[in-house]
Amino acid sequence: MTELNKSKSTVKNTLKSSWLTFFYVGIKDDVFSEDTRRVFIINLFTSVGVIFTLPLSLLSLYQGKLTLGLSLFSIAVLYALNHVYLRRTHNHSLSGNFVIYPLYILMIYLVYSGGVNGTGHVWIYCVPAVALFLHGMNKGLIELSFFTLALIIVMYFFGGHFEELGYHEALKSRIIFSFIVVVFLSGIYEYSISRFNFELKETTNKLKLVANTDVLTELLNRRGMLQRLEASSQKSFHLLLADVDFFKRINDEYGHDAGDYALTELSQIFRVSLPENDSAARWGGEEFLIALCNKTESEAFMFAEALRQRVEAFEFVYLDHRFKLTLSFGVATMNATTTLREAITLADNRLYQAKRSGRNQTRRA
Ligand SMILES: Nc1nc2c(ncn2[C@@H]2O[C@H](COP(=O)(O)OP(=O)(O)OP(=O)(O)O)[C@@H](O)[C@H]2O)c(=O)[nH]1
Repeated sequence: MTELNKSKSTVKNTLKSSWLTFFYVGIKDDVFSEDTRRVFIINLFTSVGVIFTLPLSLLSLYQGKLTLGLSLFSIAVLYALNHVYLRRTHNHSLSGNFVIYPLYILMIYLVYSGGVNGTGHVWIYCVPAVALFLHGMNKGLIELSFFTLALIIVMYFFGGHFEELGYHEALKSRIIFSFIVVVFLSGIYEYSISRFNFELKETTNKLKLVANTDVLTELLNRRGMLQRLEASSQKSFHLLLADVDFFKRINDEYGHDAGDYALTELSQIFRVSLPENDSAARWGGEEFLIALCNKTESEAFMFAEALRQRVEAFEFVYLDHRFKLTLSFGVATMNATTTLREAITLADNRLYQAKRSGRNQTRRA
């Protein structure tokens, strides 16, 4: 890439990132979530609102239309403040109210006053989409019903300019009907989008679950465990790496299905033995990783020993086969000085030592 192309692409990237930072008010994670989408749309709407209302307010003030000018100016200021508020708090529900309620009032005022040369009513068609997006189907439709009622009252009882400007009598009813059509279409659109988003979220959650779960034991798999540990807010936890001793013999003597059954039973023993908030994963074939937090190093060791003895005492019964199993454990601690990867390697080394020293035992530092 030439120097010119490089600097062009840097400028383009900088512009794009400042544009996104502005509209996402600095939110960088999870930009596809419904909440972040709302923040984005509110901000976009308020920015466009300022761009339109500020010049129009200045024009109206210049033309001596004091009330209209001041109303538009207040909206522009409110929208600008809304951006600052949203940037500081990311609170889109309150911020959304700052957008929609002034918008209702402004639209009713425009229809009531006629706006510039009786054109005020042409702006009302932006209301349904914004109301439904910000407040959802139910609340949005209720508010739009009240808004339509207010429109009817204002046009039929206070909209004197319709007659003064010589509009045809049919215009009022056409405005109401066309507004209702836009509400209807926006409602269908909002419904299908939220339905689609719901399905997408459900499918994504299912896929995440499948991707992070072991099919046989239904414990976390290696990927799921690593993700959980990496995302954990805990600064320190103890890792217990367990491997079934001579597992090959179970497969060879009783068949692969008996081996599968043994792995499932073992997982169940882990599940019921684990304290709440701690996790167990199937780390590989007959290898399991348990992560314990809120325990001292010797408590973690004792937990591994207790689990080992529990498995040793357990009788596995599959069809007419009865057999026993033992586990070897390697224990290591992840903390400020030892990273997760290092702790896993240490646990693995200690598990290897446990195997070399005769199996059915727990090794720690
Ligand atoms: N039934 C069944 N067997 C599995 C599964 N995953 C791995 N294995 C078996 O686990 C056995 C592991 O054997 P080895 O690695 O030799 O270890 P081991 O027999 O447990 O001996 P040590 O670990 O040295 O005590 C292999 O026979 C694999 O086929 C599984 O999902 N189901």
